[in-house]
Amino acid sequence: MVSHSEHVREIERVGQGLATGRDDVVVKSWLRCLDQHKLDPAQTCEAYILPELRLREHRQEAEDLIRIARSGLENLYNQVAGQNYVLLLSDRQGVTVEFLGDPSFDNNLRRAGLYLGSDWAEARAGTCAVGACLETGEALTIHQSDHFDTTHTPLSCTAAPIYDTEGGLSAVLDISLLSSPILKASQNLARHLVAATVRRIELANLMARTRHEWVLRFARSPEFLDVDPEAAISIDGRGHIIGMTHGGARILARSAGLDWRDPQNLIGQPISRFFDIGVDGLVDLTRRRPTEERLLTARDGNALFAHAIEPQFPVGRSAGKITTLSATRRLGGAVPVITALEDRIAKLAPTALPILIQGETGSGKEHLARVIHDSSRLKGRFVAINCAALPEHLIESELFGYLPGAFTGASPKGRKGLIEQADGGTLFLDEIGDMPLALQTRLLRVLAEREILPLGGAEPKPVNLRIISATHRPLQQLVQEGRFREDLFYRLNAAVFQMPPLRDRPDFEWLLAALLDRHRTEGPPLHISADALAALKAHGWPGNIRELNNVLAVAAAVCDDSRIELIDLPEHLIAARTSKAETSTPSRQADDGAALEILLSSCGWNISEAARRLGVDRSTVHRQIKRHGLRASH
Ligand SMILES: Nc1ncnc2c1ncn2[C@@H]1O[C@H](COP(=O)(O)OP(=O)(O)OP(=O)(O)O)[C@@H](O)[C@H]1O
Repeated sequence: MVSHSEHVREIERVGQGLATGRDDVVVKSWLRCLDQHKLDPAQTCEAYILPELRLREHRQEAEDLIRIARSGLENLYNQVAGQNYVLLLSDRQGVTVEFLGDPSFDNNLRRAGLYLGSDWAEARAGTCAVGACLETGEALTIHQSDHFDTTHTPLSCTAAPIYDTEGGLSAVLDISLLSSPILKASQNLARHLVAATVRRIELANLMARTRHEWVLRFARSPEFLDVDPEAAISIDGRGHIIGMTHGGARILARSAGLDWRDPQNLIGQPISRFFDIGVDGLVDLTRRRPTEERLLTARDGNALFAHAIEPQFPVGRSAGKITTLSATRRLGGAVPVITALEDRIAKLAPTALPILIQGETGSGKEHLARVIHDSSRLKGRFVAINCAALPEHLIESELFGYLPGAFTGASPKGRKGLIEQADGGTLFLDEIGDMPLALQTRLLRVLAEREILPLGGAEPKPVNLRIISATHRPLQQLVQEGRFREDLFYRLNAAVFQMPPLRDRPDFEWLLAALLDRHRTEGPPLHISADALAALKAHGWPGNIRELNNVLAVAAAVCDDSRIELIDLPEHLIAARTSKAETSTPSRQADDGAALEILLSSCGWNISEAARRLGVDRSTVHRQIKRHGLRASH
């Protein structure tokens, strides 16, 4: 052990520019202590522990970090149990906000500054692991006489920086020994352990913060990809980088020849700038593919194994937690037609404007309406009513409710109507084009006066709700034909959304992936063979997403080993695929009329069967037969 005066002389020599055998990080830190922090090596200073009140402030600030880091810290502490290590988590200012150590050494640890509330900023404590790590942003060991202040020279400390998801240094994890084996190299293992813990903490943080986005994890070998990835980045629906672990930042920077110390050059950039994929390619890197096939090439030519995790969405609304953006993600893949739709939703959802959604049957109109509701932050319920499915004489009581004894057969307690149930929320009027004229008049009154009059009631009740209506019919034409009230039409269609039919959606595979996930049971994720995929893509989908959903539900139930093959698809899809394969390669441009015709002939023109397969009602099938001018060939 070097004496105090020898130690001071060595630092002074370094200050004069003379060489020493110490690591570069130590020399640079000593120079900072002398030149920038104006510390005097001859003067010793006890470790500084913050007063209780100030410590509390620091801990409050670091609350999220502590919560996320805790399990990592405990894990690490267990790994080094019985070896007298102390773990410190310090915040950006160098203050220890979390601490794990052997309580039987409490007094000694406190005196040495290895304690909750100790301040290890370099400007105060001189060269130390936490302080130097904060200054350099790199993992390092400050061993015994590497410390600037001789008060700390018994200690051996190893620290690694924890970066936030935007690449800013937010904390430091330190593992220290009160008295240590002489050789600095003895701390190499500690450095590995700390670095691995930090990697996991950053990963947990990224997952917690961006679980509504795509997360891409990396590993150099496929075996570690799922269990212990080295790095991760998160990507928004438009394919831009929005978060990263420190390892992720290094991979991105290396790939594009940039410096990871300038995270602003990485965040916000399109993923295609760094790898040979765009956002649409992410789905190919999910668990649906075997690990060894999930290979990416970085722009610098390096190959990496990657695992894409799809955005996670909570079921239903959870007390305003869902942000507008995450809710809108549920609409589809990052293709212009969908992102444009999402942009409009984000803008219109928080307003009270009535919205009209147009689109073919099963194209996702109700789904869109729910997304708008989820993004609106309305506290009330989402109440859906299908105006075409309700018998005319019931629509009125269903919508407006009734008072006790309002009509024969009415419940003696009366009943709250759907409009009132949607008070404070959204009323979704599906198939509005099928609403009888008389009811249109009453609905108009609700919209104009914002009040309802239950059947048998005399006093109107005020209601406050958002109306979203949907139709597959050309409402404007119904207005011209006098079958839909013009004034109601203008009240409903302040904003109009058009749902594209499935056959026109360029994000077909995104929807496929979303629906496959829905039908996955406990077993492994569902895979789909190339042949089956081609058959699905070639189909015209007259029943749109609902039809696709039905086909996948059956295929998922009948397929073997979670792999959907051509044979697991309905006959008419197989037949079309087989006949197409004989003549040409399949294309997604198949006309929906042709698809409907194949489906109809595969079920012997049994309309009920066709309707069941499409997931629509019989009248819809009849309407489509008429629209496409189809006729049974026998
Ligand atoms: N973006 C989507 N992602 C996943 N599933 C979807 C999406 N859009 C629609 N679906 C699913 O497709 C099916 C049909 O959707 P939905 O009921 O919203 O269609 P619709 O246009 O309202 O139908 P209809 O015209 O018959 O009322 C539902 O099972 C729905 O969950």
